Amino acid sequence: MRAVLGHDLGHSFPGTGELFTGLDLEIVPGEVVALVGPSGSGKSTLLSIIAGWEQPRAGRVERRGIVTTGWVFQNPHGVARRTALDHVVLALLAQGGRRRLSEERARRIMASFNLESVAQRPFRALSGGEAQRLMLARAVALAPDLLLVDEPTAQLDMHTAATVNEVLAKIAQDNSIVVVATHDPHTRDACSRVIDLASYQATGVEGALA
Ligand SMILES: Nc1ncnc2c1ncn2[C@@H]1O[C@H](COP(=O)(O)OP(=O)(O)OP(=O)(O)O)[C@@H](O)[C@H]1O
Repeated sequence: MRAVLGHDLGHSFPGTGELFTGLDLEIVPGEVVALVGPSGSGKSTLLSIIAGWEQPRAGRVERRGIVTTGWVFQNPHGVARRTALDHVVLALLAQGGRRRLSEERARRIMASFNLESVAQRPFRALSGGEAQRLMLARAVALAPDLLLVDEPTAQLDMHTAATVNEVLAKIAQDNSIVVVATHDPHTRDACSRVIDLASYQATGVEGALA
């Protein structure tokens, strides 16, 4: 069974003190897990630890059955002149799909992210919300074993962010493990489970005396 397991994780950088400590995780495919906590609490750091890019200072991570990892960052990156559709089709072609079937599948995926009407538009002409939904649609097309999404609405106004949050549940896939770092309460609500880093902050002297 594919899973990410974290055992007694803790991390700090020089000068930060303990970001989190004693964190046990068990994340399996099929859910969209929100990683929340105040700014600077270590959400992006924990994504990197889950990905294996960063070694935790304490504890260990087990990545069972994970070969491919996909990322969606807060700033959507695409090829300016390529159409939105191409971005998804190319992801499917890269996995060995045939042109016509890949295009059909890409259109289906894009429809579920409310991107039908912009399929033929070049990436540079997409709005911020459309571009971010396209990044999510492409990530779904790539179907990585582990999909990490970092602050998908951070650069968007509230209305545009809402169009991204509306489709977030669609990134849950049968075989992918999905983790979304966010401080947007609406993004958090759109996820199926929440891990709050505030619950894993080390108890300082003030905390112990409170
Ligand atoms: N490579 C690094 N070296 C030193 N300090 C770092 C490094 N990476 C992150 N930090 C610090 O660790 C803390 C946690 O950073 P991180 O980006 O994980 O927090 P976050 O919860 O994702 O924050 P935000 O919500 O503001 O994006 C911050 O104080 C940050 O400055």
